[in-house]
Amino acid sequence: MPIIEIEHLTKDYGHSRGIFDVSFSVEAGEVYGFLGPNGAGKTTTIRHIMGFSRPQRGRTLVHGLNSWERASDIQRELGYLPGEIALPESLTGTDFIKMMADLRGIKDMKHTKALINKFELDPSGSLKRMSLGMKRKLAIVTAFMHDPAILVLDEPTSGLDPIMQTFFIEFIKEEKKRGKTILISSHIFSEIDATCDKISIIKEGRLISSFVADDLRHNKSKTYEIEFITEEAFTRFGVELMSIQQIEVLTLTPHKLQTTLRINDADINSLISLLADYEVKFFSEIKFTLEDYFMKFYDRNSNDAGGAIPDVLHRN
Ligand SMILES: Nc1ncnc2c1ncn2[C@@H]1O[C@H](COP(=O)(O)OP(=O)(O)OP(=O)(O)O)[C@@H](O)[C@H]1O
Repeated sequence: MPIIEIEHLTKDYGHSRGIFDVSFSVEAGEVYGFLGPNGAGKTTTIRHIMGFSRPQRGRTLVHGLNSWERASDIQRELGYLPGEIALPESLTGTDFIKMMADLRGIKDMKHTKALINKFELDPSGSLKRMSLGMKRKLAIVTAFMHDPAILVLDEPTSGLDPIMQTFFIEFIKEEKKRGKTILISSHIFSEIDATCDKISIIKEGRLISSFVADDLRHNKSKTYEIEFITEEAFTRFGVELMSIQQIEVLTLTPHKLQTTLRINDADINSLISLLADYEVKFFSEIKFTLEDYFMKFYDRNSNDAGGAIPDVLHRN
């Protein structure tokens, strides 16, 4: 049974804002990336998972429990890192940690102290004067302090400096190894790419793609760029290509003597033997990244809704 299930979740705020018929599920031990730009609907979806918001249609389940009906059980069990952190400014960080420990019934503070050290947090100061990064670290500590099996992290690295962002990615990998189930919302490709097993992309409140991250990383067809030394070689190659069905020509740029091609891994030897008869300046793979894939959906000039790489798609 999936640990987190989102089924046809809809919350219509009017004027096309909100989320519409969103469905995906997170299995035990998975790190699941929820990727979308500002205003796409990530926080709205997460607030429903946490039971803070009542769906207009559809439902969310955590461990089979309906989030809205069992909100307090879910909020007690999960580790939750909100996208926007509102902390009581009259307290110090230490007071806040103590308050959260009391709320969660934590007696042994060993794990909390280890997290404070890990994230190099000095919680002694007043929350009013803490920087955004310090507040984010404090929120991370309180999300993980009860060592929850399930974590829901909304834009977890926003406000952290690049070194801390990298550190956080390593921390998530360690938590995954410890068997945690983690949902991360983000608009940062690198952190989703570095941590997630599965990814859903949300655009304007609608899920537009859900896929296994490795299918994108190890796509069976690859794109190569080749530059020839002479015009004669470039032209002859262009003509010869027309008779080879396995190779898809993406671009031919005569003034640069360059071409880009897409070919299945299984057919790569035929391309290499073909090139042996030509004087080539360079031959290199153009890596297809999560960002490239994502941008296909967001390129306003493109009618191609990501369809060029059909074999990476696995809709839920
Ligand atoms: N309570 C609300 N009332 C009206 N509109 C809302 C409300 N909450 C969210 N929205 C709208 O719903 C859409 C989705 O917002 P949401 O905060 O879920 O996006 P997001 O993907 O989390 O973006 P961000 O990365 O900026 O946090 C936005 O257009 C937002 O303005």
